[in-house]
Amino acid sequence: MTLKIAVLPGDGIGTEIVTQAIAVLDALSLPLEYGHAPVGGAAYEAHGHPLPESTLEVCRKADAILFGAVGDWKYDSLERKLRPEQAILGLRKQFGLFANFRPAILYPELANASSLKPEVVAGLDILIIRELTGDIYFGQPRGRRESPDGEFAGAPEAFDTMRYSRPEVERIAHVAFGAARKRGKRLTSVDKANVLETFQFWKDIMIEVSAQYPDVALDHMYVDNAAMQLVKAPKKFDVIVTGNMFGDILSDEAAMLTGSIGMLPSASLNARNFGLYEPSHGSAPDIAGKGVANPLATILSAAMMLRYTFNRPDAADTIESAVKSVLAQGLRTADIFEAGTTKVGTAEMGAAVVSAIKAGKTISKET
Ligand SMILES: NC(=O)c1ccc[n+]([C@@H]2O[C@H](COP(=O)([O-])OP(=O)(O)OC[C@H]3O[C@@H](n4cnc5c(N)ncnc54)[C@H](O)[C@@H]3O)[C@@H](O)[C@H]2O)c1
Ligand SMILES: CC(C)[C@H](C(=O)O)[C@@H](O)C(=O)O
Ligand SMILES: [Mg+2]
Repeated sequence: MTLKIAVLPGDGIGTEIVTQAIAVLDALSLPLEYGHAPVGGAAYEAHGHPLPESTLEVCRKADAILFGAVGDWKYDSLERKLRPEQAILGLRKQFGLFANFRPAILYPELANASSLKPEVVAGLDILIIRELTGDIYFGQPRGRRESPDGEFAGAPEAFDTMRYSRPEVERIAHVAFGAARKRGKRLTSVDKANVLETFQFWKDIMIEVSAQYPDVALDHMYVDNAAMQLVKAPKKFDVIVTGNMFGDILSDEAAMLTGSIGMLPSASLNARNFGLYEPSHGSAPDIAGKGVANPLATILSAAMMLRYTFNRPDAADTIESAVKSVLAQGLRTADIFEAGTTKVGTAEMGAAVVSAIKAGKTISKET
């Protein structure tokens, strides 16, 4: 059966890193078929919209989406609905991709690249599960108006709505408990129940759902404390489940523990395991076009695609082992470079992963 992948490179470093992920996928000799489409600023330039119907159609025909990144400062003055970031938000909403998996794993070779002391992060392997289609990101109403009351009545104001419905919290809770059950059986629900009604509701539902998972130990942490604990004692966490905005912030923080945001992959899944796979980072306009971006987060996202949507854990393992092997060889992009290692660019890093896959295949054929 052919596995159909919609390839949406997007903007900035998006094209550079997705090119490498495709080369890695191609090295696996699987029956893959690609449909390419512009997204974000690139789609705005080509079609006047960051997520045109033609791009959505390519995604609808696919089994999974491989996404690079979108955004550039030059689009900041566009009206919001035309800004590149609306494309990724639109894809998440349109395909119901409510469950976002962001694993933060420290490869032993990168212990010194982490912003924390090696002993604090050695062996780190945590999973952040971020609810992705609700919360203040999508709540209505939102906008600008004249302040209706209070001390500043009559003054211009802006507002967003933080909200979660019961089914939205229940379904992410089940995903998180299910994931924790397959790992260390510990789940930390991160909230702000001491201040926000939305997150007291979230916490109440987490406790309710936990009754169905007696083998998983649930605890709760306020998001401010979680941000602190992530840099104090990150290994105490196993699986974290949290809302859309807290998950956005905490996952960037967790990325640095692994050495670089260029190492953090992600999978965004809906109820039928259709997924969008993208690095957790953005389009990095500051380094775009220079050939220095780290492609490993995107390559590891492609591995997640094989594991989650295509049910090919063997192929995912092959990619992950190849990544470990290039790191063991001492190859580093600039973001994870340290003295004594070899600095390589985006294309060289991708090519090294491809070579490691091919070398691995040769070895397994010979043995
Ligand atoms: N899913 C997405 O498409 C996505 C995610 C985050 C940000 N963005 C967008 O990207 C643009 C830039 O945002 P930002 O600067 O806040 O975040 P960013 O993640 O693009 O960059 C933050 C910093 O990390 C570095 N970095 C990021 N990825 C890297 C990689 N693979 N290798 C080496 N270094 C890397 C960048 O050079 C930069 O210094 C904005 O328009 C933002 O909205 C898009
Ligand atoms: C670009 C932006 C909309 C996006 C988010 O906030 O979800 C990004 O930061 C991410 O983490 O995927
Ligand atoms: Mg983010």
